Order: sequence, then structure tokens, then C-alpha cells
Amino acid sequence: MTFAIQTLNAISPLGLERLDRSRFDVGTDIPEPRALLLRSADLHSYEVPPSLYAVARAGAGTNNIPVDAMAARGIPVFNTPGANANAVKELVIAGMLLAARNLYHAADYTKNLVAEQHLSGKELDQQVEAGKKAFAGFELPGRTLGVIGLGAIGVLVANAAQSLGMKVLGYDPAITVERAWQLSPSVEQVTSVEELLASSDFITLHVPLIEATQGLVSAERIATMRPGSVILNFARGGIVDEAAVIAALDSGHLHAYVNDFPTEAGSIHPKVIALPHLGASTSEAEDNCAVMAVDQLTDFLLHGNIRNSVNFPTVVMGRTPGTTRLAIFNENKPNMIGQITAVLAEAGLNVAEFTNRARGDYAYTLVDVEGQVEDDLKASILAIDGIIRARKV
Ligand SMILES: NC(=O)c1ccc[n+]([C@@H]2O[C@H](COP(=O)([O-])OP(=O)(O)OC[C@H]3O[C@@H](n4cnc5c(N)ncnc54)[C@H](O)[C@@H]3O)[C@@H](O)[C@H]2O)c1
Ligand SMILES: O=C(O)[C@H](O)COP(=O)(O)O
Repeated sequence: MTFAIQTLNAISPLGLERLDRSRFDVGTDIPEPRALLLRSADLHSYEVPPSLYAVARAGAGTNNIPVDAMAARGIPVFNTPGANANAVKELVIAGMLLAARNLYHAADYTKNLVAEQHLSGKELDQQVEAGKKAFAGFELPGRTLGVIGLGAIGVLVANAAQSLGMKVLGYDPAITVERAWQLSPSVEQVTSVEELLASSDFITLHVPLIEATQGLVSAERIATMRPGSVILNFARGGIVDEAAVIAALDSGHLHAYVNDFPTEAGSIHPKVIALPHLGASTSEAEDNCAVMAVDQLTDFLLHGNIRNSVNFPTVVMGRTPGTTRLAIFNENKPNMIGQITAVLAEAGLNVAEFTNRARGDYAYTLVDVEGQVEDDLKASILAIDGIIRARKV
């Protein structure tokens, strides 16, 4: 049996080459896909076909995917945490330097001297020297960077800024133990966004766009920021109230807004540097994300293992020779395991391995039974109230 995988964005060949063509068909035009492989393609109005088993996002943000609706159908959504983190970190550092040294306008100025004013030779030299004072900037050491969200990207940014001589504050009420270990001990963790904003010259956002982070940088919060400070947004546009930022740039309260999510108003504003969603667009990040997404997806399709899903728990179980594996998605409610094992016992099947994990409203079970299973077993499992999906892997 082969699995049909539909790609909805260009995926690095380094990832696609890992797909064994005797097991996987891959293409852009697949009418009944078993899996989708994508980057930022918007799935919010996508009509989910009954054939679909999984969605793999080669990247970090999954706000382009209706993850809860997918969970309700027993479709895990995978992402690739950390795979593009270095690429974003480098762009954030570049963004700080662009803003601090006014590089964007400075480069425009010199280009205009030649392209618009047609200056050359001595005249060009004179105007270069005469004009440069307008772009004098400031240096990073001694300035304070506030990092909101200390995940894969936030930790790298915090550590890099710290090694550039900046004072770094971090805010993340749900920082993981792994990230806390990676964070430089000189980074000071604060307990509120307000504390961070009031004490920073730059703030940088590294949180997902979810209900709780929508409009996190609001007009009220911007008002509490230090005069002349800079906002860097390489997370998602909706996390910042851009109209409020523009008002603060116009009043002179903020120095610059550097972001990766251009809007009509922002793109033409003189104090906004809007990049075309370039955070993860390096060959290294594209390769890393594609490899990780493909590996996670194939492990799920071939073995039922779930790693780095944003809507189902991690469930990984080695294969035991001579067994048949069942993968079962169910609602997270009492007595599901008891009912599943009762059906297996009724069918005279001996369980060799069993793992069940819950996450929020849903749970996932991998069970290896000795020998072969009859085709009607799946129907008996699906008949249990609360079972969403079951398949023989
Ligand atoms: N510009 C780009 O191309 C680009 C590339 C990669 C990621 N991103 C964006 O960056 C986001 C973060 O990526 P990541 O890889 O670091 O993800 P991550 O999951 O490793 O880290 C996110 C962190 O945010 C924290 N967090 C969540 N809500 C918070 C809140 N209200 N306040 C403070 N912290 C909060 C979490 O605890 C977590 O530690 C992604 O969701 C994506 O939207 C953008
Ligand atoms: O969330 C992410 O990983 C980034 O926004 C990258 O998106 P992209 O893969 O569409 O460049």
C-alpha cells in the first residue's frame, strides 16, 4: 500500500528525497491525499477529505491550520519546533541593527544620490559626507532587549543579544525545563509583560499567534514602553496592534517597528521596516524543516508514532515482530481504554504492547496485538462511543 502526500507549498528537495517512492506518492495535484505537507498555505477554508490522516507543517507556526477541528477528526498536525530557529534569530539581530543604525534609510539615501540626483565622483563623495549625520545611530551594548516568549527562537535570540553585550530580559510563564537550561544565566526572567516593556529599549516577540496573544502589544502597553524604543515582530502580525504602533511612531514615542508581516499601512510607513515573511527563508532552515516534517509524517503513516504534534500527545512505541499494530484516536473520557481492551479480548487477541496518552479533549492509543487481526475488528472498535478514528498500521 502507498500513501499519497499532497504538497501545498514548495518543500525542500532534501526532505522530499527521503520519501521512499515504493511507499509514498508525492505531488501537488492529489485528489484524495492521505497527508498534506505544507508551509504557510491557509487551510482554514480547506474542505478536509475523508482520506486525510495527517498534516505536516514544515515550520513552527500553525495558525494557518484549524488544529482543533483537525483534532476532532483524529488528524494530527505536526510542526518542526526549532528547525528554523537559527534563521529567525539571525534576522532579529539584523533587524535590531537595521533599526539602531538607520541602515534602511541610509542605503536609500545613497541610492537616491545616484539614481535620482545622478551624482558621481567628488560631488557624490561630498553629499555622502554631508548627509551621513542624518543617519547617526546608537550601539547595542548596554541597551536592554526584552524577549517575549522563550521557546526555540526566543532563547536563541536572548542568548545572542546577551553575547552582543546587551542586557536581556525574558518573559514566558510557560517556559519549558529544556529551554530554561538553554537560556544564558545572565538573562533575567521577569514575571509580567508590563515589567518587560517598561524596562526595555527593544522588544522582540516569539510567541505563537493564539487567542491569548492576539493584540498582546496593545496601545495601552505601547504607552508604557520607553521613549525611542523599537518593536521587532518576527512572530505573527496579529500579535501587535499595528495601528497603535503607527500612532506611536508618528508621535515620536517609538523609534521603529521591524516586522516580517507587511500590511498596506505598515509597508509604506517611513519608520516601519517590513520584510516579506523572510524569517525561515534560508536554505538551511528550509532543509531542516522539510527533513523533520517528512520524518515525523512518515513515522506516523508507517508506524502510527506521533512526535511534535500540536494537537495530539507524543506517543512513540517500537515495533515488535509478529504483532499487528492498531492506532486509535478517541475522546478523552473515562473507560475508553477498558472498552478498547474488552473488544480486543472479545476477539481473542493477546496484547503485546499498549500505550495511551491524553492531551486536552483527545487521546491516542497504540496497541500491538499478537498475530493478525480480522478486518471486522476495526468496525468493532469504531462502534465504541468516543472513538474517533482507528486504523491498522
Ligand atoms: N517570521 C518567521 O518566518 C517565523 C519563523 C518561525 C516561527 N515564527 C513564529 O514564531 C513563533 C514562535 O516560534 P518558536 O519556534 O520559538 O515556538 P516555540 O513553541 O518553541 O516557543 C513559543 C514560546 O512562546 C511561549 N508563550 C506562549 N504564549 C505566551 C505568552 N502569552 N506570553 C509569553 N510567552 C508565551 C511558550 O511558552 C513557548 O515557550 C511561531 O509560533 C511562529 O508564529 C515565525
Ligand atoms: O512559522 C514559521 O515557521 C514561519 O512563519 C515560516 O513560514 P514559511 O515556512 O511559510 O516561511
